[in-house]
Amino acid sequence: MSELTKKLFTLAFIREGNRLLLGYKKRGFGQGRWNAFGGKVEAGETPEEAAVREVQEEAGVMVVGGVEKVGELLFTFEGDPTAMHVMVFSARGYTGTPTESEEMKPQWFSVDSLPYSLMWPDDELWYPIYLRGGKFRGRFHFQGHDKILSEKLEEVQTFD
Ligand SMILES: Nc1[nH]c(=O)nc2c1ncn2[C@H]1C[C@H](O)[C@@H](COP(=O)(O)OP(=O)(O)OP(=O)(O)O)O1
Repeated sequence: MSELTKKLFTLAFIREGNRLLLGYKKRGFGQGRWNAFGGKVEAGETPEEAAVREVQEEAGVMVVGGVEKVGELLFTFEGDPTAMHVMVFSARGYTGTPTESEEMKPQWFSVDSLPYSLMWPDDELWYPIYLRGGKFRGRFHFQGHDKILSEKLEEVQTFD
């Protein structure tokens, strides 16, 4: 077995009743796809702090009341020794108006009509768990960025 290096990332949701705020990724990893907000956890930051910072930087809104962890995902890519370890959070509240940033263009979507065909292919597998209030743990192995070669997904009660 070759060694995997794991890099820590966040992904955070802003949800208001039946609508979910997603952002169109204008550049970088996942460019051209709709996604929640997030990025690398910087040195000296907790994943929760990084999630709050990324929401502010990318969507222009402030998280109020902190974030709740809802999922943990591991993404690996054929031929790449670096795995993305993504902590998924949901904001308890927010203030401000979503505003386009250099990196993302935010837009509200009804949870019943999310643009899955324009999102990462794993999203339609685990979003439904989040949307009904569940927590999850999953791993997805990709060929390129479009094809899932193997997957494992489970609903969990806690993360410890
Ligand atoms: N398969 C996948 N499904 C998904 O829903 N989100 C994914 C994903 N693979 C990666 N992501 C998310 C995790 C993270 O929020 C984002 C990647 O982070 P970025 O590269 O945008 O990080 P940064 O914003 O720190 O980058 P820079 O600001 O360009 O340094 O994409």
